[in-house]
Amino acid sequence: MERLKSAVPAELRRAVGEGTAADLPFTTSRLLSFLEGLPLFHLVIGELTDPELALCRKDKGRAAELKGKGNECFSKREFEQALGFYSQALRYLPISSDGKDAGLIATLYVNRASTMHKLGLLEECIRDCDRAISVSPNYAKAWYRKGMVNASLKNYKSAINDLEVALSMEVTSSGKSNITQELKLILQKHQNVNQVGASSSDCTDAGFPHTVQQHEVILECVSTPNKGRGMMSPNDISPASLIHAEDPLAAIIMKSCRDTHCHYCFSEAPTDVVFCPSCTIPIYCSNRCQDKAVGQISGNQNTHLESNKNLVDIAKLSVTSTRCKTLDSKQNAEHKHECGGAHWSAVLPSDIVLAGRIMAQYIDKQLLAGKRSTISGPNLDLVHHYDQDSPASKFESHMYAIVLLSCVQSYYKSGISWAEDSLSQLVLLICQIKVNSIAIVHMKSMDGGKALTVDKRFSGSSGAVMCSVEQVRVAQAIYKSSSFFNHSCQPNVHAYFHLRTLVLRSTEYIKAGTPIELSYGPQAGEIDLPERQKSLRENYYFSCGCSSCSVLNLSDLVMNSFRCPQNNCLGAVSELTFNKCKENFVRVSMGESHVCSLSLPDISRFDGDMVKVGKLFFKTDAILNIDPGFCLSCRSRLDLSSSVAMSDRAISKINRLKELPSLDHAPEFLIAEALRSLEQIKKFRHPYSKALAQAQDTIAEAFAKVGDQEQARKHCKASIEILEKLYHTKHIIIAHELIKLVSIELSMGDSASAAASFAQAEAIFSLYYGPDVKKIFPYVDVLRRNVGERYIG
Ligand SMILES: C[S@@+](CC[C@H](N)C(=O)[O-])C[C@H]1O[C@@H](n2cnc3c(N)ncnc32)[C@H](O)[C@@H]1O
Repeated sequence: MERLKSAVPAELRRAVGEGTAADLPFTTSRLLSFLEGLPLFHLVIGELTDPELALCRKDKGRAAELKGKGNECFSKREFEQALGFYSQALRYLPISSDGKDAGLIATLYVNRASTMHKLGLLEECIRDCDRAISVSPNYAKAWYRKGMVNASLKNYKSAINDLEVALSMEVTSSGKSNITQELKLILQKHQNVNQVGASSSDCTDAGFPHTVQQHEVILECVSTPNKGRGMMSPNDISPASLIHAEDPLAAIIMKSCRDTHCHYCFSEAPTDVVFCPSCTIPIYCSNRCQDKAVGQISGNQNTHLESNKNLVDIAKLSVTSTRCKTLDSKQNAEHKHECGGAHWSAVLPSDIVLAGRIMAQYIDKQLLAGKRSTISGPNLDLVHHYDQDSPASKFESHMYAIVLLSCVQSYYKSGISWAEDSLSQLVLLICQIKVNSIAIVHMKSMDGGKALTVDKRFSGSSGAVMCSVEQVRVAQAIYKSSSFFNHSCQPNVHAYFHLRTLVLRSTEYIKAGTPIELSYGPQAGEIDLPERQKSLRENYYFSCGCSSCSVLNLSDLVMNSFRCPQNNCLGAVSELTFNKCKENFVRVSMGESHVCSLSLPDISRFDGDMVKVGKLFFKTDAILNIDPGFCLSCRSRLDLSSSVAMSDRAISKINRLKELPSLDHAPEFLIAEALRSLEQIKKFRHPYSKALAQAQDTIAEAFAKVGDQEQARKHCKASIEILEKLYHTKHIIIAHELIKLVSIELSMGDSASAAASFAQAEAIFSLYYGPDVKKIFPYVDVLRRNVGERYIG
């Protein structure tokens, strides 16, 4: 791509970079005619679309080689390694639609199933047996393995069915006698237990998709004064209401998660992953996700099943690939058009592949509607900021649009004629993706509670739970309707994800007609005003006009501020400059650059702290300038640079605790030094500053780990008190901190306090996640049981 870009003459690059959205038909066609005359361009497109050149192509020889390595490891009882090789073999094995290699596929699934049986992965093993049976229903070994695993799971009735089918299919006499023996043993066990057999099913599939409760909030897209269109409701909305739930128009996995997460639902991939039948890139957690992403896999599967209908009936077969077929699978097949071993989707940036997916979806719809001629690009009617883009970025969007259209055209081959504006539309689509796409974030503990750790010593006698919540950015997606929600740094709606579904829930009472706004990332309390403005300008091309960025608030005054040198003054000393040019209006700047203008808050709704922190704003009507380093309450002067240096030094000493490989054995001298540094921070930083909250939190964690729970509680509470000032008492960040406090109180044996802290945390979780909290934070349930047992006990 870089070679191609540098082949474009400077004059043409400049013309493209200086053009506006209105010039797109001209700039795109000029660049296209130049590239079409360039051999290098055809070479690049050839490399990107020729399956023979693609690194991600299937390779039967490699699959056979990997299978051999798997067998070798299996025979040496190196099961973990064998599992890896079998999975890799399945990744490389081509799956032809005529069922030519069905035998090899089935063998690989059964080999992987046997390995997983050895490793105790029983559910996964059954799923692989089902997969083998779905491609080769007469395969005795698959039925046998499934029967044996069902027996291990004590599903004796199913096990007997499976082994009877295996027996009827087995051709060798030694095989038959082996199955007969096993069958006898299982029949005996069945008689003893008299258990009703329950056939195991593809549990990953069964739980899909998450159903979100119906919501009845009426939403309207309206025009707003400074933010374009926005959302509101004509009705009042109570807190914790489900506002909106939506599946993406298109989504793409992050490169960092390609080998660890399902490329369709984005959950953590299980051991028995399945692969794309046509290329080696995507992995899926289940046949259902594979089917959704790729479309129908193998035309022969149903035929196999039909011809063996009796046997299938005998065993009450639950085969995922047939069960999961859905009517809309063709339309939703967002990976399908990239397949066939083509290379482009593996190498182009995610945003561009996302544009390709939306484009392909649009073309499929047009073709389905019988429209073959003059296909243009999709016009999503979403906002874009093309004219504000830098010249380099405009040129890049042009280049990618041309390359992408050529790749998509190569998939659809002939028979479609493209409208003249298709390239311009594609450039705009790329820009719309920049402004409107959302990162799908999963909580690590959402994936089966893997982040849940029980620390014996920390947890006290009956095991309280220490939980660490890690957010993982798993994918990037476009949600069409959700794109009309504007941003606020103090949102009244919380956004989270169920697999690929975006869910929005109100976190406060929203009066009819009030803008309903979510956060695109930056939030008041988390980062300060200049940083929020910068981040939103750079990432979304707008100057934020939300309530937190247009009205002076406590959080922004104190977050990064210093302590007034006067002992009894709570005034904040800031690094910003404030100019109060007229009553109720303050200009904020940082150095030479203007940050924004703020109005003063309604005096009747004052938080008492606000006056103490910035008395000057409210005291006088006069024009007033407050320079950096002067107290906002009493105008005392602070030597800002030495305060910055001293507090930074103290912060870095405390952070040494975090750099230890484990806090479990934090040396005493380091903790003593951290406590001295904490006193320094208190001396220089404002009592409500973020730096102080973080220092308290780090020290609390260190004390908790070395077993001094009394001190841990003291510092944890101090941190929460500050965070309540910076955010608000019902912010989700407070709930996460309270969970830490609950763990500490449980280890101290103070069940009553733990129960009270837990109730406070749970109320916040319910506000933000409603009934979904159980799915997203499984540890909350565990902790509730723990707290309940101890409190009652
Ligand atoms: C995802 S769109 C939201 C819907 C958009 N207002 C529309 O008319 O389609 C994001 C764009 O909306 C505008 N916007 C959203 N939140 C804003 C805010 N707090 N202040 C100013 N503009 C905002 C910006 O133009 C931003 O690039």
